[in-house]
Amino acid sequence: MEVGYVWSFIYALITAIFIRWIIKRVIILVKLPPGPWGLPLVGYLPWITKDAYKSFIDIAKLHGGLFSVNLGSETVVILNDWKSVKATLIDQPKVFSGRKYLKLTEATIQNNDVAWSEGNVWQIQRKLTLKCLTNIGLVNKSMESHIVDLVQEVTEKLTRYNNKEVPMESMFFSSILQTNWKFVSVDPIDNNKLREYEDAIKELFKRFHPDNPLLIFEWLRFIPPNGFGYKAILKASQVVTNTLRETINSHLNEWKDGDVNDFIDYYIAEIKKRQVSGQKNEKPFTIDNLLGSVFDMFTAGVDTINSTCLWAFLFLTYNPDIQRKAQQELDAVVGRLRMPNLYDFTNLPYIEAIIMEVHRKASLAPLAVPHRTMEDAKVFGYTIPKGTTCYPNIYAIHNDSTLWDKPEEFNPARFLDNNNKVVWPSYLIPFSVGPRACLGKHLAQMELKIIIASLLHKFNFKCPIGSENSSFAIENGLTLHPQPYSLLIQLRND
Ligand code: HEM
Repeated sequence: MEVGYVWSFIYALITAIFIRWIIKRVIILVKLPPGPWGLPLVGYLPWITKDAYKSFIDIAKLHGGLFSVNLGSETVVILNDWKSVKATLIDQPKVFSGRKYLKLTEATIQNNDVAWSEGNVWQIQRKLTLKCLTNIGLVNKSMESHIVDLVQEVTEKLTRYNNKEVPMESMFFSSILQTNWKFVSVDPIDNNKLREYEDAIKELFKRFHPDNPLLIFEWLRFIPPNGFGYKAILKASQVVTNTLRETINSHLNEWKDGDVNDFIDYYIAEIKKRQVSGQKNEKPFTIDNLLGSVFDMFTAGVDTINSTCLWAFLFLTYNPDIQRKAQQELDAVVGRLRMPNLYDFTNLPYIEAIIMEVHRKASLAPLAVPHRTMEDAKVFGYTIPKGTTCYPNIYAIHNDSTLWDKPEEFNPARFLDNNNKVVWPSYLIPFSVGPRACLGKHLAQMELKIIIASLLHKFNFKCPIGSENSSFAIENGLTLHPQPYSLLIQLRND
């Protein structure tokens, strides 16, 4: 008899919890921005293509620029137009400054970096990382001269192919990686390690694309034999973190007060300052957070610039008139006797506009990095509950025909006014917007300006005979790459 009562009680309890859950879901669904229904457990996933950012554009046609959609069992909100991005990431910066929690990032870098941390720790670490980055521009060799070395190296590689086809895929990555290494550590990195490192970073970016089922159904990591790529992610991140930890340890072992030469030294100096003043070394003033910040520079900071360069030379090759006009501007402003530098950019509006158009057309990080609401948010009369994942659809905004004239065309002139001055519209957002916007934006722009201007100054880029009408296939990863391609390269006559 007593056992019967216990069972009745358990049933009643489970039913009550279930009903409460359903009521809560219905209330949330009624208050959330509208969206398609989908199916239990998988949500709307069966209708979402590999290019999720394109599927979201189709959903927006029916449900508007701000909509909710179930990805698996999670309800996420898509900010599919500029109005929605502005009303959230810009107008309510603190509320939308959270990050989606992923077991995957917890397992790789323990969310000790800038990109995946949240709240107070994130805010302080972001400021500290930016401060260290700014300071290293002032000590050791300046950032610009490191980038000039990078250009020199790429130029040598390209020159070997003069009047031949060059596989562009392998031209930039290792040189950019080495340049970022020089900012981070003055200790040289051995070539074998560099190659191992390059493979590991590429692996991480390939696996971290938003359509990877592992990012939606995180329990897949337990499925044999390799947890849907989970083991490969762990292995690759270990390769990166092991080398970084060794380098940080050698900086710690050789630490001398006042002898600050690179990013790692700067961060350690900040940690030591707190020790001297008797403060506890709480996050982010720890070696693990230093490791996290440096990890971001080699993951977020290398693949992005590599891909942007690949897109730039592809677009310029298939738009020869634009390439020629850019070279004419360079010849008039810089001349043929020296290479372009950052100071020239006050007089290189067309080249600057080309880089902006590359950012727009490539929309490298189409869904940015997923945000999370830190508290309940009101947007256009809807309620987005605390803890909701939100994706800004940068690709949709960059291809919105209500914002851009013929968005499908590659046309740098759209960024020049009647006085030939560059105008950056607020809705050109390759680095996203708000307090979470890309931390490396200035470094990225500096690298891209020098690389693109210098190589255009030095070479002609032509499409190989017979491939004039090729389409630009995209490879999905955390960022969008063009599929490997070759170009015909020619040294320009001086
Ligand atoms: C063309 C180059 C680049 C593009 C297009 C780009 C784009 C982006 C985007 C869209 C985000 C997500 C912002 C958001 O959550 O709303 C981001 C975040 C981030 N980027 Fe970049 N990025 C580039 C280069 C770099 C470089 C060179 C570095 C490092 C030196 C870097 C470091 C970061 C970091 C640390 C974050 C996370 C910021 C945070 O969560 O507070 N990025 N980037």
